[in-house]
Amino acid sequence: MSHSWGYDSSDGPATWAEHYPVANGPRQSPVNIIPSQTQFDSSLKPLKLQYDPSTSKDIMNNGHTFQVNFLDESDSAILTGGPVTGTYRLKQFHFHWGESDDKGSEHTVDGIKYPCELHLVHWNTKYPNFGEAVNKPDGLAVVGVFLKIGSANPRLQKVLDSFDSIKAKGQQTTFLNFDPKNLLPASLNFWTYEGSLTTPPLYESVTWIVLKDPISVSSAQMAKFRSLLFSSAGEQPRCMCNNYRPPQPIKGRKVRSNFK
Ligand SMILES: NS(=O)(=O)c1c(F)c(F)c(S(=O)(=O)CCO)c(N[C@H]2CCc3ccccc32)c1F
Ligand SMILES: [Zn+2]
Repeated sequence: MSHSWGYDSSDGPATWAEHYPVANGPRQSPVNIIPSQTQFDSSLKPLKLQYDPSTSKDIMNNGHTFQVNFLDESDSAILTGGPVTGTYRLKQFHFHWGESDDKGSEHTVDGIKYPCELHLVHWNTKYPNFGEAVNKPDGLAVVGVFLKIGSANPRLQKVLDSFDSIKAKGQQTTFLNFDPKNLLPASLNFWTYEGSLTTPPLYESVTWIVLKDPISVSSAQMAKFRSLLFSSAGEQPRCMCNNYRPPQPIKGRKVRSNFK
């Protein structure tokens, strides 16, 4: 039975090392990206994301964030190129956000926090399934996209419209024909480094691919994210927000970029 964890002072990131000692490991995520200290790597290939929208399945509140799950029995939503070799399949995407617009992202850039960060979680098809890949050093590739306060983003609307059906922990609803490519910025310029899951079990199995350019979200749309609950129906309602881990020590790792 895995130990319960959260984002409060009693069960949040500062306590995770008690049950997940890898929390103090050599390749933990997220990190603060300092562009002046990143290294342009001309050998990095362009990032290729090919998502068949018919593979989206459902959207659920898992008590930590909400996630959109994808069918991953075939190569219909895949990541290739960039820093990875081989083919990685999209498993799910989820977000992290703050209680106010001045914080919420997990990665930071020159110490700047964005109000929200999207993560698209992919697993390496050299392994038979996600469960086998999740704890291997080359098991996962997660694409991170920053959200910046600006004009309302119409491409988030279908996600936001589902929130009334997944308000509480454990609730889920069908979520068909959603193309996650619509949540990406025009440019796929990225930073990449070797890291970990940012939630328990914190496995050091993630090749992080953090896009440089943010997508927009309005303050009103961010308020809707905060209408979700960490708590189950019938429990004392607890606002789902501040579900982000702060940056972890870089411990000598190089962050590379595919752009100058
Ligand atoms: N920021 S992140 O990309 O490291 C990351 C999360 F932040 C996060 F919250 C989740 S989760 O599934 O919503 C809850 C904890 O597993 C996952 N989910 C992954 C990790 C474990 C697991 C097991 C089954 C399905 C998805 C996942 C995740 F990869
Ligand atoms: Zn995440």
